Amino acid sequence: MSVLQCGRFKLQLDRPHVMGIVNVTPDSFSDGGRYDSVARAVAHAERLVADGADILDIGGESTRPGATPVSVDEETRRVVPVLAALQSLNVPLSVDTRRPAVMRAALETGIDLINDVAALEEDGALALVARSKAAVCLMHKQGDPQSMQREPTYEDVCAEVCTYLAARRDAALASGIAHERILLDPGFGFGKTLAHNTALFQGLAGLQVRLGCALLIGVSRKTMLGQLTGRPVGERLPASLAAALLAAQAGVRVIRVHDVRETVDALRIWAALK
Ligand SMILES: Nc1nc2ncc(COP(=O)(O)OP(=O)(O)O)nc2c(=O)[nH]1
Repeated sequence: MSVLQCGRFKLQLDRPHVMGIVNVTPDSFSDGGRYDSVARAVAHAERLVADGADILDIGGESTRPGATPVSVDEETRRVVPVLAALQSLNVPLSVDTRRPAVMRAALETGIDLINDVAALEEDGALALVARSKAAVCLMHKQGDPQSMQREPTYEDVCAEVCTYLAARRDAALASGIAHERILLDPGFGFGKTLAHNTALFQGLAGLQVRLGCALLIGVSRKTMLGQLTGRPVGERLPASLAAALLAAQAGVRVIRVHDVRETVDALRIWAALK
């Protein structure tokens, strides 16, 4: 795949794109509470764009392990004003939600991508997105945030994640979502042990070939990086950059990060010297 038809935008996927995270939540695992007002979220988003973000991903519900679900009304209240305020930035806007009602409200503001950690499994989600022009990211998870890290178990994590993502890709295609609007994501940390995450990461290139769709990944500041380095969540920038470069090397075309400026610089070096 060389193009992502992303709402108002057509992204040429001939290079890795940086998706900047804007968590409008009080409890996100690494930046909860920092951007939990419209003004602070908008200011942060504007800075991420100035730092080189290709896409902005606005989320109103933490999906970290153990997170408490947020009501649809509260999640909508958090993200819609921010999305509306960001329309003028002229950069692809994504909403990170699994709720069709939140998707609908976000689409009405004119967003360009639905980032759904539940891969449009909720009733009505597929048809809703199919009627839009937005791109979609379909992510794999095993279980739900409240319990997914209790005992994640697979026979063959790469094969099972690939099979699931292929099925969700086919469901999206069957609902009328064109191939050029689909991103797939193995869901690092969503019902996976370190061994599962490692196997999935090492299998990224093969996953992309087997699925025939561009991949999006999110490992920024995540627990797997802490397990490998012993660093607390606030000290995982070097590990996050290393993982972003390895993902780029594997052909991943959208990398979801908190630290946009540093990731953009690292990818510039990678592009120039690889
Ligand atoms: N497609 C996709 N979306 C995601 N959304 C949230 C998180 C969790 O990270 P973050 O948003 O930083 O934390 P929280 O869920 O606590 O807000 N990870 C992913 C991911 O890996 N892939």
